[in-house]
Amino acid sequence: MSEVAGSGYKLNKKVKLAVGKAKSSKNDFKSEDRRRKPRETEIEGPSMNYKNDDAVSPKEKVGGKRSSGSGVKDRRRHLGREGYKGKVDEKLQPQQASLDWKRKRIYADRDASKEGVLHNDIVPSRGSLSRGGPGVKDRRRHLGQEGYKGKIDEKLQLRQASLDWKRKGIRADQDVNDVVSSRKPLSWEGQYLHKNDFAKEKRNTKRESREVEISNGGDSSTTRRKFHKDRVIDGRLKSRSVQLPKDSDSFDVKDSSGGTENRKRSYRVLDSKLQTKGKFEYRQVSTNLDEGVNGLHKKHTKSISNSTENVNQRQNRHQALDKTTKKIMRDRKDLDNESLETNRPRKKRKLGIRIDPHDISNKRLDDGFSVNESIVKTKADPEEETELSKNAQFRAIQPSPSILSFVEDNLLGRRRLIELRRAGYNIELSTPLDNAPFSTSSERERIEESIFRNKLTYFAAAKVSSSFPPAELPEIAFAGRSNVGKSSLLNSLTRQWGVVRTSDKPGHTQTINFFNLGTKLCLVDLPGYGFAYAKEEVKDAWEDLVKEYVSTRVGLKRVCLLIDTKWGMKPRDHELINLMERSQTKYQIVLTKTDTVFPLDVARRAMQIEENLTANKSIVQPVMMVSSKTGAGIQSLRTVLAKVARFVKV
Ligand SMILES: Nc1nc2c(ncn2[C@@H]2O[C@H](COP(=O)(O)OP(=O)(O)OP(=O)(O)O)[C@@H](O)[C@H]2O)c(=O)[nH]1
Ligand SMILES: [Mg+2]
Repeated sequence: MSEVAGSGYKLNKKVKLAVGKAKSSKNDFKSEDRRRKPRETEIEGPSMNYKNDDAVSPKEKVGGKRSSGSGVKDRRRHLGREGYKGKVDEKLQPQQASLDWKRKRIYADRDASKEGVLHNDIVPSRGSLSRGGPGVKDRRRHLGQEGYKGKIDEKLQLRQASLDWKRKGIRADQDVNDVVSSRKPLSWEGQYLHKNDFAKEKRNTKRESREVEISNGGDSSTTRRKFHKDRVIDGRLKSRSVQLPKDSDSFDVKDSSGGTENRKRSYRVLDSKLQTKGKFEYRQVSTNLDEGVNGLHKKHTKSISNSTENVNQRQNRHQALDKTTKKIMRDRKDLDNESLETNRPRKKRKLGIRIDPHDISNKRLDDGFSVNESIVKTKADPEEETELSKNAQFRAIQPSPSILSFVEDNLLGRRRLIELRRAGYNIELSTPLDNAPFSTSSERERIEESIFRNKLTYFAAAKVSSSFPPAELPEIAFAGRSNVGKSSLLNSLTRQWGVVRTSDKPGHTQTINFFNLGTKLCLVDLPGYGFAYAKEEVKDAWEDLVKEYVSTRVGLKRVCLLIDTKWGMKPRDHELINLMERSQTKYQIVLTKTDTVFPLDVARRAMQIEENLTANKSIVQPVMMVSSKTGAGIQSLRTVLAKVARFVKV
C-alpha cells in the first residue's frame, strides 16, 4: 500500500508542479481530501495510519510551507471518523509535531518532548500551547473519542505533572521530579480534579463504570480498578491509562512506559453497573512517575487491600507527606521572603556602640568612647536649628481674641462639611461659605456690596509699563507669589468664574491684566513672582513690571498682597512690601487658601504677619483671610474693598 501511496503522491506532486503548485506536501492531500474524494492511491484503509505512510519520505512529509503541515484539526477530525489505531513512527513523529509546534511559535530546534509534544496523537490546542502542553480539554476530547491505544511519552507525563504542580503553586524553578517524588503518595481527594477536570461531567452526567481486573504482564500481580465506561478516572495520570472498548470484556494494551518495553497488560471487565454522580469518587494515586505504570498499579493494589499493615503504611506515608509538604511550604516562604528582601533596600546598620547623645556622664567620655559625629553635626547645624525653631516659633504664637473670633465667625480654616452644614450653609454649592453656586447674574445680585454685582470685563493687558492703559478708574491690584490664588480671588469676589483664567501651574498669568468692574472700579491681576514654570529672565521681567506698576501707577488705590496661609511670607514678599513702603502705596495682606490649614494655624499666621508688620506705615490693617474654594472670608474682603471704591474721588 505504501508504495502505491508513494507513487500516487509523487504523481500528484508532478501534476501540481505542472499547474504551478510546486510546494505541496504530503499534508496537502489531507486538506485536499476535504474538497475532493480521496483516491485509492493516496489513502487506503479506514484509518490514516502514519506508519503505513512509509512511502512518503519524511522530508516530503514534514517539508513545505508551514501551512502545509498536518493540522491539528485535520488529524483530530480524522481520528474522530476512523479511529486511530496505528503505531506512530518514532522518528517521523517528533519532526511532524515540531512543525506543528513551530506553527504555534514553538521552535523546532527545541526538544519537542520538553515542549509537551506527544508521540501520539494528542495534539494540544492553541490555548494549551501557551502552557507548554496539552490542555485538559484536548485530553478530554481525545479520550472521548473511541479507539485510543497509543503510547504516551514519559517525558510528557513529567511535563504535564509539573504543569499541574505549577498550577497548584509549585515554583517553576523547582525540580518537578524532586517535588513529585517528595510528595508521594498524593491524595487528591477529588479536590483538584473534581474542580477542574470532572466538575462538568459530575454535574451533568450519570456515569457508567466498570470494575476491571488488570494483570500485569511481567509479574503475576493483578489489580482491580474502577473505570468509567468512557474514561479512566484515576486522576491526572489518566492519559497513561487506557480507554475501555465499549463492547468487549477484555483487551490488551501494550505499554512501554515505566521503563518496561512493550509490556502487555490484560484488562478484564468484571462488573458493569450504573454509578450516579453522587457516588463519584477519586482514588489515591501515586505521583512517583519514576515508578511508572507498574508503580502506579502496585500502589493502587495496596490502596484497595484492607489489611491493617497497609493502613499503617499509608498513615506513615501521609505523615511523611505532611512533613515534606510543610517543609516545601516553609522553604518556599523563606525563598519568597528572601526575594522580597533582596528587592527592598536594606536598612543600614549602624556599626559601633550607640551612645545616648544626651548622656554626657564622665564615665563614658572618660572611657574613650567618641560621641557619634553625625549627632554632633546636627546639633551644630545652625540652619536646621533655625528651621526647627521657626516651626516651633509658629506653634508658640498666641493669636489675639479678635483674630480668633474672626476665624470662627467666617468658618475659616479646614472644616468638615458637617460642621458647615450645622452652621446653616448649603454644602451643595461650589463655594458654600459665600453661598455662591454659579456665576449667574441672579447670584451676583445677592452680593451685599453693590459694586461687586457689576459685570467683570477684561479690557487691557500689559507686558511692559508703556502699554499700561490710562488710569480712569480707581484700581485695586492683586499681587503675590505665583500660584497663590490671585486670579481665583478675582473670580471669587465677583462670583464670575471663567472671566479671569486660573491654573494650578505656577506662572499662568504673565501680563498685567486689567478688568473693569462696571464703571466704578478696576481690578488688576498681576503676574506672580517666585517659583514659576518660566525662564529666569522672563520671571525677572515680570517682577520688574510688577514693581514698576505698584510703585508708579497713579490710579492704584490698594494692593492686595496675597500670602499663602500655609507657607507664610517669603523674602520676595518682603521685597515688594519694602518697595511699597518706599513708594507709599497702600497695601493690605490677604491670606489665601485658608481651607488648607487648621483654623488655629490661620489665626496664628494672621497674628504672625500682623506682629511682623506693625512698624510699617503703608499697610492697611487688618490682615484679611479668605478661601476662594469655600468662599470663607470673601464677603468680608468685599466689604473692605468696597470702601476703597466708595471713598475714592474719580
Ligand atoms: N484649596 C484652595 N485652592 C485654591 C484657592 N485659591 C486658588 N486655589 C488654587 O490654586 C491654584 C492657583 O490659582 P491661581 O488663581 O491661578 O493662582 P495665581 O496666583 O493667579 O497664579 P499665577 O497666575 O501663576 O501667578 C489653582 O489651582 C486654584 O484652584 C483656595 O482658596 N483654596
Ligand atoms: Mg493668575
